[in-house]
Amino acid sequence: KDISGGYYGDRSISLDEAPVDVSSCTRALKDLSIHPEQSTESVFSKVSFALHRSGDTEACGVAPPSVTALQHALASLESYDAVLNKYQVESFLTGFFADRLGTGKCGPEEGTSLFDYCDEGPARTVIQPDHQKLVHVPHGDSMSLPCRFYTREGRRISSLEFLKELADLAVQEASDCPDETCGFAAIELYAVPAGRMFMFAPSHVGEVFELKHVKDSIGEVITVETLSLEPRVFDIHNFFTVEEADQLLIKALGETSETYGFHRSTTGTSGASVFSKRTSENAWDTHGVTAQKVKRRCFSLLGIDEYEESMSDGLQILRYNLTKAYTSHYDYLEDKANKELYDYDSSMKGGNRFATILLYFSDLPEDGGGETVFPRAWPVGLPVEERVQLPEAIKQLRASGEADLLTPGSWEEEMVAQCRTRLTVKPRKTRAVLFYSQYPNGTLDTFSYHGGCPVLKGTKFAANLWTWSAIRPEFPGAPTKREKTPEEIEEEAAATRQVHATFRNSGKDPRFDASTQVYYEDLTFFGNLGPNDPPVGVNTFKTHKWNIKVNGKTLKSFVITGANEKEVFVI
Ligand SMILES: O=C(O)CCC(=O)C(=O)O
Ligand SMILES: [Fe+2]
Repeated sequence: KDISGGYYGDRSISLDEAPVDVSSCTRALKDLSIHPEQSTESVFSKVSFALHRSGDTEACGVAPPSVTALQHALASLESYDAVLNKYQVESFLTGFFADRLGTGKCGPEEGTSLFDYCDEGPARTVIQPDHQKLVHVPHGDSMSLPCRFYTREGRRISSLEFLKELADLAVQEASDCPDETCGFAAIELYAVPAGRMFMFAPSHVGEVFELKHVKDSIGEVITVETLSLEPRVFDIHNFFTVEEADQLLIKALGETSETYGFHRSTTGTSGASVFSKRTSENAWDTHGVTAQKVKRRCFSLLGIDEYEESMSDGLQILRYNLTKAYTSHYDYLEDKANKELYDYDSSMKGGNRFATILLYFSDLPEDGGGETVFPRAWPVGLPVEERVQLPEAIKQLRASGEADLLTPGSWEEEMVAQCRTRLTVKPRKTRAVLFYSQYPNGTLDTFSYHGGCPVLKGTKFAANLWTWSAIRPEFPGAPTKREKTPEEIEEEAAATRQVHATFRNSGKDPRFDASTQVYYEDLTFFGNLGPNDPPVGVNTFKTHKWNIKVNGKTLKSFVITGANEKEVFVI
């Protein structure tokens, strides 16, 4: 009997009734709540799997319900009698779906299978930090790399128990359904090839994703609302608090180091340089308590279940004073002279920035500018005949007098005209926005072109987190175009080598009295450093910043240079 009612095509269910020896997989069956004697009672006898390729709104294949098929697949695993870890679960699911869907479903092209989709081959597979942990799947005479599987909201299927929960939920939803049409219980899963990143797959503007699973959220459920499909831009609701905004801002404003404090922004890859069309300033917050919390939340939101310091830039705090702006650009980097060691080709096995999360820290007046503009897209819902072209927009702007503080004919003036006619996101304190710079297959998305509009009233504060699709440059394990030379390996090791730092009070400077204390960054107390206290020793890393405080006020800061394995700082 075809209980799918033909909805999933003419594939009828043929339950393989051959007895299955399940003695090797009792634990897995337990996690799925399948009792071998009463398998027809299992929720998996009612629920099908609809599999999507990453980023696709339509399923590429449907596996109809079959407990026997599940049992067969589990029994063929090499006897695991413990709880499967997430890599084992993914290996199992890849084999299970490839087998259930067969050739012609969910492959990268016609006549291929899910195996060919999940394993793109050595030339196209990004080596991620956990690559060694992947559990290869038997595939004919050879082995394939597994996909990772996600819910529509980006929660990774990391245990069989979670799969069971999803099955229960799907059956519940189907039975709650008021009429016949919506009928069949299905688990929608999104398969992501080994080495690639999960991305939300919206089908229409306004579509909302509820992210109940995001770790360390602010109490309310985080929701992701689709603002535009091309480029893919999303509002993130309930992402951060006023308090977090203030903490980040106060820390950035109080930062005195040249590297981390506010300074004129630069652009480019190596030896970044000042750029006449990025007039704003920025500060960096890599290890602050709030910055770490927010960065981790960003990863969780993006579907990355294990935080990875090497896969994002620090949190970059942005300040745009009056008239300041950042001309439209891509957040991904181009190795224009093709002279770098790092492999920026994210469509193959290299890496690049793939997602940007922008946090807005200020409310700007209605005509105060400072929007984030996506000049290749028009406002959503605006009828084609109402689109205003640039020359007309400039005329209107000049007539309004609202950009009189900008030089006529300047790039800033032209940008304001663009900002008033193209797709924009308006700054608002606690607003957060996500957009992607890559497609799910790693190719670059040129629609992601965007900029920070000139500020016409007040000051705009914001922050961004650029997240990479692979380990970013200068971190160990980053994808490179060729083998590294021994000198390069040494340089890289030095950049991340642990440094033993000692702080000592010479007693010569009377300001450093008995209340002197050593802090890591601003908030982490390490030890007392009065004239009579013993030296404070710590293990730390290059670029880490240590503060010497007296009565809570920072009187001196030391940044670890990494030049030597041991560094001594005397006050
Ligand atoms: O300030 C903005 O709205 C955009 C900033 C931006 O594009 C960036 O920092 O990459
Ligand atoms: Fe940007």
